[in-house]
Amino acid sequence: MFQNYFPYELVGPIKRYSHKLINFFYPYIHISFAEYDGDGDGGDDYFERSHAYAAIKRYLNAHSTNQARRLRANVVGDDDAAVVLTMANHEEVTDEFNGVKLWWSSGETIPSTQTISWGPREAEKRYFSLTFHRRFRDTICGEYLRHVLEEGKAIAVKERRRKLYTNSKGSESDYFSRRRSLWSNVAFDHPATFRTLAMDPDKKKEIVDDLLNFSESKDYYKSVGKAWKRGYLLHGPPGTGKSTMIAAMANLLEYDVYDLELTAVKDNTELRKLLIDTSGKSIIVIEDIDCSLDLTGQREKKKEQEDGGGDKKKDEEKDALKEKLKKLEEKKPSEVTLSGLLNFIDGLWSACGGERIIVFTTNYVEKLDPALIRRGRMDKHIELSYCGFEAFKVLAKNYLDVEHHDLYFRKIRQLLEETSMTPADVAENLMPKLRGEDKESCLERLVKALEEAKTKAEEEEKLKAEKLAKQDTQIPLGSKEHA
Ligand SMILES: Nc1ncnc2c1ncn2[C@@H]1O[C@H](COP(=O)(O)OP(=O)(O)OP(=O)(O)O)[C@@H](O)[C@H]1O
Repeated sequence: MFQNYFPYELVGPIKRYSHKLINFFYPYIHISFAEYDGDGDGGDDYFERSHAYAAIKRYLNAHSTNQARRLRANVVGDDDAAVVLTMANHEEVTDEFNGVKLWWSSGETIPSTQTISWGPREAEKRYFSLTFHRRFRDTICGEYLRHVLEEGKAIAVKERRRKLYTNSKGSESDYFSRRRSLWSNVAFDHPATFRTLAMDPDKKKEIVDDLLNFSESKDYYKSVGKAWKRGYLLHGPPGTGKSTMIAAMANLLEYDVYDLELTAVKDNTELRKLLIDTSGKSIIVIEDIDCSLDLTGQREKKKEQEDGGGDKKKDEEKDALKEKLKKLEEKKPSEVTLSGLLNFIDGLWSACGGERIIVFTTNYVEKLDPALIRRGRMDKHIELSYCGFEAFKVLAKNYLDVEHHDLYFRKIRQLLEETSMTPADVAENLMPKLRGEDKESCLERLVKALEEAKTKAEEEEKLKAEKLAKQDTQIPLGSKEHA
């Protein structure tokens, strides 16, 4: 009936004008971002968490702290340590971008009917809604949303709790253990930083610059066709800070740490699986590489040399080596080979995205096969050595909050030049032993320890010289050895 009286030609213009009328009275646009995107790609939508929703959540949380109706954030202990916003229905956050005002609100879809399903109840489907004036549609849908997502992502990287992964020999016999990751992990909370690391300041700066340069060189590595990886060899006596430096590296770059125990790796296939299973932004650490594998095939020979040539090494270093070799011999020999390890380091990661640092540590750099540590494989060799005066100053600041002391600093400087003590031992002496122990008595304890170390070293030198002199007199004059 209506059609009879209403000319068909008027429908189009009326529609146009009614839109304009609506836009005039309500010139705003709403966009919603649901928690689960449900893009129908065949997967279970419940697990399709929307990346946009998560990024917006973080962005809003960071930007709403000063607002009256701010969002409440709770850190929950799930795997991602995600920040969960508990935003009451229709709570609103205003934002401003290049002078444009916007409004964010959150909501939940209310179920119309009660149904039984395996997924979450409908009431749990949350979303954020963005409202802005339609005049700014291009700016908001382009520049602004890009800015929100990028900032949200950056916050997520910062908030992510880093992890320390370890591999251990596990039973591989059943179906489930074969499917499980070979890595187990705990939260990585090591407090070491380059600020608290005791070493020569110039050397420290060089290492920090090198690390930062590496982490910012994605495009460079891509342009020269190299895998985005860097190898560091840390060497030096026990207690000079190799492990501490690795923790400082991880904290500086905000990387995860994979502590790879090579003796627990069954074969090269398992090694490949372990290395592929590492995430980007990670440091893979192989400690005591000289004892991890029979990399050179000369382990036994070297051991004999060590046992025979007692005069050449300090007693404590010899004991440490013996202890490590004993531990190694107790373990089943690993079938991982040097070539397997090097192949992975050289080639495999070219195919994996993300930056990776590999760190080898050793107390005895001279034991390593030159092929393993040549430049290109290990890009930087860092020697960590006995405590110098500059390193001592860092430790004195860390442990006693002392930056200068007229009497003790001069004495300690001289003693450190005359004798060798590891930063670990210096730190141990500086640490207050009794409650309320004053700084002077801690410094005094270090002076005494250094004096004792000096006397001991002098006595050892004397004994050595006497032994040599004795050997000399026992060789008959005119013999080949004497000549
Ligand atoms: N350079 C250093 N700066 C600050 N602290 C240090 C340093 N070196 C050692 N320490 C202290 O000594 C402890 C032991 O040091 P660390 O484990 O890093 O030595 P390491 O060289 O890795 O020894 P090892 O070869 O036996 O593994 C650390 O927990 C730290 O407190």
